[in-house]
Amino acid sequence: MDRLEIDAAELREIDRLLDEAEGELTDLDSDEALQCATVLAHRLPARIRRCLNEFRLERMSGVLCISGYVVDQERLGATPAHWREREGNSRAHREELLLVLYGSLLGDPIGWATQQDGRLVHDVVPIRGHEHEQLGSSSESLLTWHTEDAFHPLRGDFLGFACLRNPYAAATTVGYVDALDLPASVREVLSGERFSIRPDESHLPKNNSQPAEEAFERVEEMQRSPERVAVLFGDPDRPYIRADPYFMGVADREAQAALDELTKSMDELMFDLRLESGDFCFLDNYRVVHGRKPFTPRHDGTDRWLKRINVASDLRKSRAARVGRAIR
Ligand SMILES: O=C(O)CCC(=O)C(=O)O
Ligand SMILES: [Fe+2]
Repeated sequence: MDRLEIDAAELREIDRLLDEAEGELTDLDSDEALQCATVLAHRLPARIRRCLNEFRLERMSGVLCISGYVVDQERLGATPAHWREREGNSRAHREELLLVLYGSLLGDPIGWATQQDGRLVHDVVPIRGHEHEQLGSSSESLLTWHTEDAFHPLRGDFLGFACLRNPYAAATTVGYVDALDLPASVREVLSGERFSIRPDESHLPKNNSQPAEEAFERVEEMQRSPERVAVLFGDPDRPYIRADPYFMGVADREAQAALDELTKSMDELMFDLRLESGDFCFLDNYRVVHGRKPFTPRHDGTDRWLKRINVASDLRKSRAARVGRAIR
């Protein structure tokens, strides 16, 4: 993985930019805010811009952690018990902004009409009752490795996390597709359209407050009859990955054996990433998979708290499926 440690002068530059941006970008869910963010991002410190650009161009490992930002814990107050628990702007609006600014250098941040009520920036916090789900809000069970929103053809190219706090050092897990050493015959099977990936539960009406009906119907359709897709795709010598074994089906026994082999190999490769307060971590959603190890939530306002965004490299692909920046 790659790490960029911001220095004191860069931190001052970022703080000044955020002071200004806070006034301009009051509602991050508006289209205007995103137009503005793209331009403001050009004023981030040069070293950070160069680094994110290299990351975007796949000249880095596929995991980039920008650390050194200082989170004002007092301003934040208690970790919310649920992502829904929020009136107006988040108390971490400044960190949301910075996440969007960084993300804007990789592409265009997008949201889902069917996830967290269509918000652009998500909260990842442990939610009571979700302990054993396969959701970002789970805690006590392993969140198995996956490509983010693997079921969707318009899933983000990059995924970004801003860690506000992680007092018990819960571990995100990450694995590189480049590090897989699978026999050619297995790779070939994985490259065929012999797999299906069902939507994860974060896109279901029960995990949203105001179901945007048409959008949920589309997700339901993907649930009922998922299309057949390949797990490995792109350059056969250095393929991209699209997988979420927990939610996958297969066309035949050979495909099952290949998927089992991939799962086993990736399980062995996964490594821990214990995000710390002030870490802004970007994952290449085509080249790495991620998950999270179990942890014990406290539910007392001091729990781990991440902000999350999805970033698309090419908005044109989602034109027919978008209203503003939300894919429906
Ligand atoms: O909590 C984490 O470290 C990762 C959870 C996750 O997979 C996600 O939010 O997409
Ligand atoms: Fe995820």
